[in-house]
Amino acid sequence: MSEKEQFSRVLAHSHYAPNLDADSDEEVYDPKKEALVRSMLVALGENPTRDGLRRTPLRVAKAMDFLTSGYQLSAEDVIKKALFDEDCKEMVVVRDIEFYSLCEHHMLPFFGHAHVGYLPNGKVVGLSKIARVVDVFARRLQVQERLTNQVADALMTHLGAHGVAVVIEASHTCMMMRGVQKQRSTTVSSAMRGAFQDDPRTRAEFMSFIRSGAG
Ligand SMILES: Nc1nc2c(ncn2[C@@H]2O[C@H](COP(=O)(O)OP(=O)(O)OP(=O)(O)O)[C@@H](O)[C@H]2O)c(=O)[nH]1
Ligand SMILES: [Zn+2]
Repeated sequence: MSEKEQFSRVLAHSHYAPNLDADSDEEVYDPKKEALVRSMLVALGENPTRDGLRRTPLRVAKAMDFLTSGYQLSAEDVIKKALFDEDCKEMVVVRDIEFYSLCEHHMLPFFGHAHVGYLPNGKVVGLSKIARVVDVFARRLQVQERLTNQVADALMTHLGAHGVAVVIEASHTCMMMRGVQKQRSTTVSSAMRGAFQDDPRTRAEFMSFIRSGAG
């Protein structure tokens, strides 16, 4: 394989792929998406050939690919990479996992924190994988409630846990920058599975951890 082919392969997995066609001086990343962005700029009354906007279609295409990269990933693959046998039965909570997502109604960002707890059943998962699972589902077009449920269901299914709890607190820029224009409202959603759904004390313990910390 030539050096150029090898380099292309590496860059195919990156979001910063330059055009390797030596005959063209204009970098092209994804012609279809770039054409759509260019049309949008024209429809907005802008001039896509002016200096500041010349590379904007390419930048937007790359940004949108990154912000929706969760479609290419599977929570199962993420979790299975770091599942360890461990005789631990006590609650594990990862709090304040920051995330950025896009609301599917306006394609505007919503962002905030996810708090995730689970009750192990002979297996624990690598802690970073819990945050990665949040990103797998956040980097898609979403509604907050579905994001919350998807994280809970994926962990419940692939961890074989006694229970999973997910609470997400988020600000929606579609409610802040436009529309109703409420800057300070936040939305809280939750998904309780297994023992967290069945046992009010388990749920209360989780809620106390995410409210005040364990220490
Ligand atoms: N349940 C839920 N609603 C959301 C989420 N993100 C955005 N929305 C809402 O989706 C709704 C879409 O309502 P529409 O009336 O079709 O759209 P709109 O005219 O832009 O609504 P306004 O935002 O009220 O101006 C709005 O009420 C948004 O606040 C989310 O994650 N969950
Ligand atoms: Zn919205």
